[in-house]
Amino acid sequence: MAPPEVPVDVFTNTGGKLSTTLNPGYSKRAYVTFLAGTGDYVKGVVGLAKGLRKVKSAYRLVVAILPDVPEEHREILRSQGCIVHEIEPIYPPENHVQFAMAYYVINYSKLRIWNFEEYSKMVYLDADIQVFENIDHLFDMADGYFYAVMDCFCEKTWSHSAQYSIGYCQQCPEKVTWPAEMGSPPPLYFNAGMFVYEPSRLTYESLLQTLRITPPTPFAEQDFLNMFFQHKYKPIPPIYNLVLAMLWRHRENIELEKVKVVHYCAAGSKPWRYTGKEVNMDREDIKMLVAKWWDVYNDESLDFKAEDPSPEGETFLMPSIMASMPEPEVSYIPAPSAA
Ligand SMILES: O=c1ccn([C@@H]2O[C@H](COP(=O)(O)OP(=O)(O)O[C@H]3O[C@H](CO)[C@H](O)[C@H](O)[C@H]3O)[C@@H](O)[C@H]2O)c(=O)[nH]1
Ligand SMILES: O[C@H]1[C@H](O)[C@@H](O)[C@H](O)[C@@H](O)[C@H]1O
Ligand SMILES: [Mn+2]
Repeated sequence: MAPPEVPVDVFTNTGGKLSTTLNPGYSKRAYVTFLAGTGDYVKGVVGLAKGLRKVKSAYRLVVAILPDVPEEHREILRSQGCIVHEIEPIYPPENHVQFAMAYYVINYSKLRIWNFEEYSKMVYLDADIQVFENIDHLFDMADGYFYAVMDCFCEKTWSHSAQYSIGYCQQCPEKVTWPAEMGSPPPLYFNAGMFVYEPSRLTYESLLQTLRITPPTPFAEQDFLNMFFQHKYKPIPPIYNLVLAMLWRHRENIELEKVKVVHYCAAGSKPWRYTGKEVNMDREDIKMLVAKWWDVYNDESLDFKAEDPSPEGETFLMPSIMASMPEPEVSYIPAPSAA
């Protein structure tokens, strides 16, 4: 007997709900974060998983973990309803590592998430991010672009850059204008702690190939992704990734009550390490945001329960056809602990 006829549009990835329902394997969505080391970033991931649950996100949280994450931490993540997905580390070519800030080198491994082809679209979130309002609508944005929030160049972490040395920031480009003798102003630059992207084997291979011939720079994969996606990048409003320094550098660009996603990236702001002693950390807005993170983290009603309604995809978990493929070789040196 001939197989039943399948409507052609079922196989068209519209990125929309309809095709997800009809054919989850062809249009699956999920959030994804990254975890390395034996340290306390696992708390960030737990907080994030609970935060996504609190805002009733329809999608799962995948955690791309490096091999050095202890089993105990993996178990905590699974018990919080996360999908734990081990990845191999990626390092820039040997002899070049010293040009990236040591702390950030490990982040090149994030590039592996382009290989998560069982998902058609993903929203990446750093473990030091919290989601305070539902952002599922980000998955509905048009395919074919890389969406992220524009960064700020005003903090000391930027002191290596030409932007910082002349006091230029893309958040207020008219305050200190880019001098003509320095050529055209740098292209828009995003913070890579949050972005919307489409996993793709082709893109993944191109990323890894390009990385082989790209000398590392201070912000590691963030600089690299900015370069790679320069022409695909579409800025989205800062409410989708509030880089905390914006609060004291560009307060006029931020409507705090509208902020949906907070990125605790400023020095001293990681909620699980917060002491309030570092510069700017005694601000009332910072204290409020840190307290809000703890409210979510400590809320036992947000712990995952097996009987919870399944977020999309849970019952349709399709193994990636790529899962058995070997990873292309890019790791040249052994992984140090990231913690
Ligand atoms: O010991 C560690 C260190 C980092 N991470 C993971 O790596 C992410 C990035 O580290 P941070 O959040 O501490 O760094 P920043 O927010 O200051 O870094 C920013 O710049 C980096 C440049 O490499 C990355 O692009 C990062 O996503 C971006 O938010 C963490 O959120 C977490 O997901 C760990 O799991 N363990
Ligand atoms: O681009 C940088 C980088 O992501 C830093 O790690 C973060 O702390 C800064 O706020 C940001 O401007
Ligand atoms: Mn971060």
